Amino acid sequence: MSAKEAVNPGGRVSLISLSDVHVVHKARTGGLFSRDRVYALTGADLSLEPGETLGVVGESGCGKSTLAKVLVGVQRPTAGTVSFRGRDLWAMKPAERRATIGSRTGMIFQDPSTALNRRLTVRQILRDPLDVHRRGTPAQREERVRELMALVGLPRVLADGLPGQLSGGQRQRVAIARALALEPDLVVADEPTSALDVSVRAQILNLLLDLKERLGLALVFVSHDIQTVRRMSDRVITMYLGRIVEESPAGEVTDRARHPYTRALFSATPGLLDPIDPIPLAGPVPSATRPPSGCPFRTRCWKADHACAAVMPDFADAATPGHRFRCHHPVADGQSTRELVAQAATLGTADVRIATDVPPDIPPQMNAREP
Ligand SMILES: Nc1ncnc2c1ncn2[C@@H]1O[C@H](COP(=O)(O)OP(=O)(O)OP(=O)(O)O)[C@@H](O)[C@H]1O
Repeated sequence: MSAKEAVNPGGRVSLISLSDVHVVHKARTGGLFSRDRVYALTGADLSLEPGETLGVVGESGCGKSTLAKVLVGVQRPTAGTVSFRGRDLWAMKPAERRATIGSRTGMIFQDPSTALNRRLTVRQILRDPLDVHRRGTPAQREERVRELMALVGLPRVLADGLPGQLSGGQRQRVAIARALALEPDLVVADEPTSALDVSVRAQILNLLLDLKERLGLALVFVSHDIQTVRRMSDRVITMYLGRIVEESPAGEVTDRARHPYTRALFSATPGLLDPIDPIPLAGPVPSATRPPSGCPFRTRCWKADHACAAVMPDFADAATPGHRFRCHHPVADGQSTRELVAQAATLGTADVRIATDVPPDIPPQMNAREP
């Protein structure tokens, strides 16, 4: 996608768009950097429209948090372009970038106990971004703190409390209020409920949905939990080993997904109305320091063959507009997950059917910027 394509098909400029974005880290072993590279994000193309909720699913280490950090401008890509309202974020002067991304985006992290400064009161935590960005007079900032507390349902008496004196749910409400302090266009929530008690998770999710509607926010919602993501989102992307492998309207991400990995993820979701066995994935789990050639999922995929080892497929369109996937052998439209469980159990691991001497087509050449 070129910078021009930061304009969406409706002719409006996307809120944020990524074009062939890569993030490569130096690998660390026991706290020390090694010569290896970690391919955390590879060739990400994505755009987000104002007011839209985008869900991001995938298992641990697939690059969800890296993508989230790229979207809020705290992670500089090793290569590729990030455009905010059509302007290349990393071509801006640092002060302009900070002003743009720092005030137009907010981020909510997984664990509010570590994300909030334990020595500051709720009032100080919420005032901090207003002070840094010099928003209004001191009296207006105090008023804004009161507004923010009301917005997220925190009683005023907690203003002088420290994070350690609050419950987990209250702490996450403070983190949400802080993310909203500067009236951002985009909020990225990275596993915002996974550190919370089950009893308060639904309250926080409902609060996020409510705030998104009331404030017209774009929301990026990152989670392992495909069912929750489906409920929260308009559109969902599935990531595997640093790659976006499927993008679909939220209603199609479960049993209408076309990528075998998305279906495997769905089959492993606990609490389905009609429980199924998970699709068995018996092959080796590849490492982000040595991604396999071709499709990164091919070592565990029951459908993979030599074509999958040779080349990463381009995106293909599914029947529903906005649904696309990268797979040489997609799941047939309408095929049930139950059928796939049986198919995978019969075919076994793809690894034994693929020659292992195919040369890798990644790592990509990351000459643009060293990590
Ligand atoms: N600063 C870093 N230095 C080195 N490697 C990193 C760094 N940050 C992330 N990684 C690696 O990049 C890959 C992607 O990490 P990321 O945190 O984005 O995954 P994730 O999908 O969010 O995982 P989780 O669900 O466990 O949070 C992983 O292999 C991770 O170990």
